[in-house]
Amino acid sequence: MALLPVHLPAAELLFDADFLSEPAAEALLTQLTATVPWRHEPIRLFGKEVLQPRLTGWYGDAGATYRYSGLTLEPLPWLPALHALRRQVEAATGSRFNSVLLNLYRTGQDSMGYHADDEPELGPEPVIASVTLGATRTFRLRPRPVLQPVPAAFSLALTTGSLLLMRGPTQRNWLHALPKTARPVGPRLNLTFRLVK
Ligand SMILES: O=C(O)CCC(=O)C(=O)O
Ligand SMILES: [Fe+2]
Repeated sequence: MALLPVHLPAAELLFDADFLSEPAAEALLTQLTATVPWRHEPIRLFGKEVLQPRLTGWYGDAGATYRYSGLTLEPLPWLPALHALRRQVEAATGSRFNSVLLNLYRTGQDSMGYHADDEPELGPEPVIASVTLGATRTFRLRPRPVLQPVPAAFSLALTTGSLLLMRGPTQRNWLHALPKTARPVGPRLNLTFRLVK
């Protein structure tokens, strides 16, 4: 299959459910879970330090430093498997990336709150390519109040081996999140490729 447009107003969203085969996704999940030096970062939330409800890793070209929520992330040099995946994502999307953020959601209780990937170093129309390995989780998009009439919120099941591409005005007009789930789910590893300028 290929990347197909997902129709969402004032956004540019594309999805490929079969970017990686299930065995390829499973093998990569096993390998990365074991080899990435996972970090459990504190984050400032309403003036209080708490631990993020997930584990993270940051890889990229030297100098692709990234700041978010008061954290400064210096990238680790590309693992061969991540470098190969980056090239595959670049070929599928026609975009260039110099870094990748890895999020490991250990259980259904790990999550990510509503945010936009709109840090200044990503430029005015960030291109974000998101690869999912492991458990299926629901990805939610909520319109920013700038849109009139306000469109409905939108959900997408991100399955193993899938590729989601967000580009154009998506980050300007929408927020996205990965909510907790009460369903018993296994680990999910998500990789978001970015171009840090
Ligand atoms: O885990 C996901 O699918 C979302 C990750 C995300 O939004 C991010 O890393 O900025
Ligand atoms: Fe994000």
